[in-house]
Amino acid sequence: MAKVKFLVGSTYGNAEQVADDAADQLANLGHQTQVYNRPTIDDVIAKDTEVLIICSATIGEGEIPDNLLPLYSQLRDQFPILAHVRYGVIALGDSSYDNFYDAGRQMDELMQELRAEAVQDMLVIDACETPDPEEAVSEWISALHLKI
Ligand SMILES: Cc1cc2nc3c(=O)[nH]c(=O)nc-3n(C[C@H](O)[C@H](O)[C@H](O)COP(=O)(O)O)c2cc1C
Repeated sequence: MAKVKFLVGSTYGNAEQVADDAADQLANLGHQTQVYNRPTIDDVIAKDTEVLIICSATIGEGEIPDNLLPLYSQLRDQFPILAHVRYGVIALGDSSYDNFYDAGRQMDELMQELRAEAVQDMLVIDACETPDPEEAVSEWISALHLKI
């Protein structure tokens, strides 16, 4: 069983809801979960960090939401090597925008640069096609559970 930290990027609450539901699911499967709605670099570099799940919407023109942006900037500036950390990304977006799921993509790229290891492929939720993401998220979390 793993310790799983959810790092949320949300403006209108969708990504926050997805993270809360996913954390509940993993907790019911026996994992230790915590959801950070304003994550900081200290939450990430803490010694107890095993698995990080970044759950972020995209806002503006391909931007990271305000509550996650400080963490992104801190990680870019301080560049801690996270080779001992495993991670996953749940990216919420809308394919009618030019910069479809750019925030998820940027966070995924950054985690790779910091040498964290992806547990599995990013889950992309397109609000145009999947207005109710519960099923897709639940399947993704079930698969992740078997790998952590
Ligand atoms: C003003 C605004 C700008 C958005 N810009 C983008 C974008 O550039 N790319 C994208 O993929 N989705 C974009 N979206 C879609 C959101 O990512 C999507 O609605 C998401 O579910 C919102 O999640 P939240 O409730 O956690 O903020 C935008 C939505 C709004 C309202």
